[in-house]
Amino acid sequence: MTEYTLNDLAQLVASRAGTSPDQSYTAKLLADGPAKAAKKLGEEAVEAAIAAVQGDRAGLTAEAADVLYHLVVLLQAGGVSLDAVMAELQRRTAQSGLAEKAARRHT
Ligand SMILES: N=c1c2ncn([C@@H]3O[C@H](COP(=O)(O)OP(=O)(O)OP(=O)(O)O)[C@@H](O)[C@H]3O)c2ncn1[C@@H]1O[C@H](COP(=O)(O)O)[C@@H](O)[C@H]1O
Repeated sequence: MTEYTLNDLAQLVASRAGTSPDQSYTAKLLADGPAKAAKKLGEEAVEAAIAAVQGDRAGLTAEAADVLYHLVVLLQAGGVSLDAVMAELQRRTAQSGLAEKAARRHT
């Protein structure tokens, strides 16, 4: 199992903020503002979905990596920490997804 984590990626992305867009794709995305990163995330998500439906495992692996990278960039652009997202996911472990969905339907 790889030792590389999303936290490592988030730190790398954060380290690129404010650096030269000529030297770094991440810096360029961040300099372009959240709308560009959001557009890229949407595109990569669609490509990942298509690869999954086609049974293209190599494609899904590559597109999923693009999705995670662009999501981490969007979090950086939006001022939300990966830790906050993980805390939200941890909070959700207290309830099953089906139970949460059912509770929402009755409110
Ligand atoms: N993980 C990634 C990563 N995944 C995908 N990408 C880039 O995301 C882009 C994917 O978009 P497309 O396939 O649509 O390519 P494109 O047509 O060139 O994109 P656009 O011109 O539309 O922006 C490509 O340019 C990829 O290189 C990434 N760029 C950077 N990283 C990580 O960030 C680190 C720092 O990179 P720099 O910021 O460039 O120094 C790298 O060492 C990697 O670890």
